[in-house]
Amino acid sequence: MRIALVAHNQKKDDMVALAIEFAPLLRQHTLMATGTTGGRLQDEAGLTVERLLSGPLGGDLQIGARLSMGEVDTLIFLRDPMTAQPHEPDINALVRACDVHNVPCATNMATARMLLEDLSRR
Ligand SMILES: O=C(CO)COP(=O)(O)O
Repeated sequence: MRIALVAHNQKKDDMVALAIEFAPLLRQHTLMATGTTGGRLQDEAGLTVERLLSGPLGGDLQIGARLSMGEVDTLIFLRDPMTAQPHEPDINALVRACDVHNVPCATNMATARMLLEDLSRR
C-alpha cells in the first residue's frame, strides 16, 4: 500500500508516537509525507519516507495530486482543529480529494489507529 502521512504542528508528536507504535507495519508499505512531518518520521521513527514540500508550501496539494492520479491508497492526516492554518484551502482540497476518489482518510488518532490495525490484519 502507498500510505501518505501528514500532521499539523500540534499533532506531530501524536504522529511520531503512532509511527513508532506501528513501525513494523509501516515498514512493509510505501510512505510519503509532507516535508516537516516526513523529517520527523525519518529521524524519530526510523522510517523511509518520500518527503514532499511542507504543507504550507504546497505539500498537501502535491499529495492531493498524487492521490487523484491513483498513487496514494490511504491518508493519515492528523489535523489540528484548534489552530487556523494559512493554507486551509489546500487542506480542504486534500480531504476533498479523498472523498472524490474514495480513498480512506483518517483525520484523528482514533481513526488512524483503527485504519492501521485493520491494515495489520490483512
Ligand atoms: O501543514 C501541513 C498539513 O496541512 C503539514 O506540513 P508539514 O508536515 O510540512 O508541517
